[in-house]
Amino acid sequence: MTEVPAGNFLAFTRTHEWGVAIHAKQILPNGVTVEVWDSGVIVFTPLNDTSLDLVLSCAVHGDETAPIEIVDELIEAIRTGELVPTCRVMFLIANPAAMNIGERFVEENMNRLFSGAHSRGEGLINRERERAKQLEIYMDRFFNSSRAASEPRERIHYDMHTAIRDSAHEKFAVYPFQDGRPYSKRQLQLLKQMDVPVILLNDGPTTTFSYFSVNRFRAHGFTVELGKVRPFGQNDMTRFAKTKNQLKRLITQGAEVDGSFVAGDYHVYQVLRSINRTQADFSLNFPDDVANFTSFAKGDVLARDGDIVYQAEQEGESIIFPNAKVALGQRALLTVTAIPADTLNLV
Ligand SMILES: O=C(O)CCC(=O)N[C@@H](CCC(=O)O)C(=O)O
Ligand SMILES: [Zn+2]
Repeated sequence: MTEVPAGNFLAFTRTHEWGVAIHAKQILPNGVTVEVWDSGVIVFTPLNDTSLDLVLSCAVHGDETAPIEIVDELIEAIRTGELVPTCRVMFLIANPAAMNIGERFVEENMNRLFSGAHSRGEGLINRERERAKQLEIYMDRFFNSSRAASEPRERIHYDMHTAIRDSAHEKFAVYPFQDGRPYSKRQLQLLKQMDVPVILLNDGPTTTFSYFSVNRFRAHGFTVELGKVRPFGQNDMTRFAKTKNQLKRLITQGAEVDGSFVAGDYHVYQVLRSINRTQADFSLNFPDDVANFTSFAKGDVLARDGDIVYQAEQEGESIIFPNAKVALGQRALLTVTAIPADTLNLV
């Protein structure tokens, strides 16, 4: 077993941008075990832990820097003993090569490569696919380690992102498709404590990282959008104070919720339509500065895909994640509608 690399873990990760063959282990003076399984993959195991297994991932998209800064701070705070985890926690810095060039991805959008999508499509091999496959292996190793498998444990995965556009709700979470299983009040409360009281319910299986956690491991997995894409150094980190405090609390105290669930505390949206780009000639019918969650009137033209014209089908239909530059066949736009939280199937 090699030594855990000294110095800042994010810097080590950036130096080995497509991964490194390593299995390093170290025990901190406070008894916490640190293991490095790869560049960007670090696992902390306390001596005595709560029954929580927590995964915090960032940089699935390399230019979404605020979550990377948060993860960097948390990792170093644990390594110096400033934060003492009481749960098993794995941090993943998913796409360091894209981070190094300040781009969403190098060759292919990594957040469309999970649940085995990395290995589908004849002849399609690239390093993002290889990395996504490796990340799946690390998730499996983490959630199915002998310790994790020995007792019932709560699994939480926050895959942290930032959005390309401004947003009427600065922070929001995508609750992946649950295939008929109920949504969790406790998880909504934990998200709200993290300053994320806005939830977008996805309506079907996807190839995102968070859906992979939900579907493969029955984890409480979420894509968590924390504001807007900005280069390193340009994030106003004061806007993430509540989010960081809650993550620190999760790490040091476990998944405690304050008080009881109040449906009116949440803004919930459900997906109406996922509009894919199928033609080179694809355009959005609104400017780049139109924010996520902007609503349209019934009949407004939202997008054109070759000869197909997409119009708002309902009054107040709102747009999320519009991106006309996605690869052919991929999602270029979601439309959503608000629903009351107390209409959800909640446990
Ligand atoms: O702002 C945008 O257009 C994209 C922000 C982003 O990366 N969002 C994720 C959402 C994943 C999900 O639906 O769970 C993505 O598009 O991969
Ligand atoms: Zn993203």
